[in-house]
Amino acid sequence: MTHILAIDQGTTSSRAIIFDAKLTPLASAQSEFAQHFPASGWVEHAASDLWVSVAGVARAAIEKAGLHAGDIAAIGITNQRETTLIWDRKTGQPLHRAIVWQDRRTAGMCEQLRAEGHEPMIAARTGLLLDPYFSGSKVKWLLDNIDSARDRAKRGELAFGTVDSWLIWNLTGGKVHATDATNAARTLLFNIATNRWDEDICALLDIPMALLPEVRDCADDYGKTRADLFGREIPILGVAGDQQAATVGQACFVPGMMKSTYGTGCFALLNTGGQMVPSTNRLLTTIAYRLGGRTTYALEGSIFIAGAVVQWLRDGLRLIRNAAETQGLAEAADRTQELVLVPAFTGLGAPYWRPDCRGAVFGLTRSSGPAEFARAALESVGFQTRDLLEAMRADWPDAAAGVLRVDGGMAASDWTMQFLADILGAPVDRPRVTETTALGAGYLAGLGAGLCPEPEEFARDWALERRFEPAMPQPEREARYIRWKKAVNATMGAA
Ligand SMILES: Nc1ncnc2c1ncn2[C@@H]1O[C@H](COP(=O)(O)OP(=O)(O)O)[C@@H](O)[C@H]1O
Ligand SMILES: O=P(O)(O)OC[C@H](O)CO
Repeated sequence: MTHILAIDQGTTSSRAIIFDAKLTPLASAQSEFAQHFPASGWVEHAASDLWVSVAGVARAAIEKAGLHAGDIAAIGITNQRETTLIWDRKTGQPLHRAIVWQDRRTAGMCEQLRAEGHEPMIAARTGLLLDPYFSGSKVKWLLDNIDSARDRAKRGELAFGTVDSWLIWNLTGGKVHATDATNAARTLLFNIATNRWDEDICALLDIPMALLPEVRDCADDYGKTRADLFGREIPILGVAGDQQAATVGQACFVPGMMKSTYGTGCFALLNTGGQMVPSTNRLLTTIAYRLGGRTTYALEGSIFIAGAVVQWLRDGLRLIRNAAETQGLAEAADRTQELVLVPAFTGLGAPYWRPDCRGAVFGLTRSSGPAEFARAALESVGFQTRDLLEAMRADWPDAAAGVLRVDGGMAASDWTMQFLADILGAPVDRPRVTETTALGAGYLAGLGAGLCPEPEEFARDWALERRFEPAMPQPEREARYIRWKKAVNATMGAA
């Protein structure tokens, strides 16, 4: 039993990776599932799709690695965060499709709670803001909109969970209803200072506490899988939300270390150690990981559109056939043009939190073409990261000197990573293993199984593939950033 199965349940696909005890990836499988958009701004996943795709890729990865369940010492789970499910404890049937983190249906509810003055109390306890992004308002919406759901919840007949809990429930055949501290920290219902569900917030949202899962450490006992699923029971020993798992996979264990993951969106987490740093710049205070009952906190900046802007060039504008083509286009762009693209397609996330904004392009000329659009799209990811870094530096001066560790699909873009280093004025480090989310989940499970070393030793094995050093002259860096800020202000003004 020397292998680990990492399950990464993401927004657009489910992945499973088999690692050996040294955390070398051996085999993987991936499966996409349907996105449901029942109304403007609404995003749902069928709960059964999430579970069935995970069970499928897990089996496929074990088989591809030429292994049997008996070879797997532990399972680690990492997942899209905040996405909300409620199911019947007796039948295991979901009451509704999962409401996805991107879903904006509860914007009005959040606005009303803010108008009633509840945000300071909620922010102080949860580290979050009153935004539809988080699970709390989604749970309330489900209880408000499904017949007799609240009464049934009060009677203890129903269970709420983020995706990790839903998968644990199904993997264990309904024996375990649990979540980990990082996922709990994204619900808006969890007090991150006391590490307990918050009775006052639950009462405010009229959410019966009987719905809530038990909160455990990131490396902990989450029960065993049903024997019939993989041919034998396998213990589940690691769980973390995907951005927190990436923080672990990037070995950001020391306060001041920071990672940024560039997938569909971009999520930057700065380790602040045992210190729960409140943000005065509209970042989130969250749990980076909880090990051995000890909580390590982080400041987080969440950007909703990063790699998705490249998808827009491909699918919306049809300027490219694949993401990698942006590199050649950006290199060929006319440097005298000053196109600025603000990709607020679904509003702006941190540090602006303006769900009402929509995208804008500034500086168009007659000769602006695909190359200039591609360059502006890639640059927008750098500028947005700079916004986050500025906010982090203001909230926590220890962040100033940092190197940024990057991962996610878009980190493959050399041009984007060089621009990122240029506009941040800080080095950007790309590791050899860029599947850091699954690596983090695999490590947590391996830690739980006693297969993997303590964090300090794991951190020593983190290997650099390439460092991008800032090369842009300081006056140009500042002039370009000022132009970006003006573009964002104009975009917000137009909303
Ligand atoms: N070479 C590249 N240049 C620019 N963007 C890229 C490149 N390769 C992938 N991407 C972008 O990265 C994203 C995919 O990253 P991934 O980590 O798989 O995302 P997710 O987990 O959110 O689905 C896509 O949005 C894609 O446009
Ligand atoms: O599934 P991803 O990689 O898009 O990540 C989603 C985040 O966890 C949302 O907070």
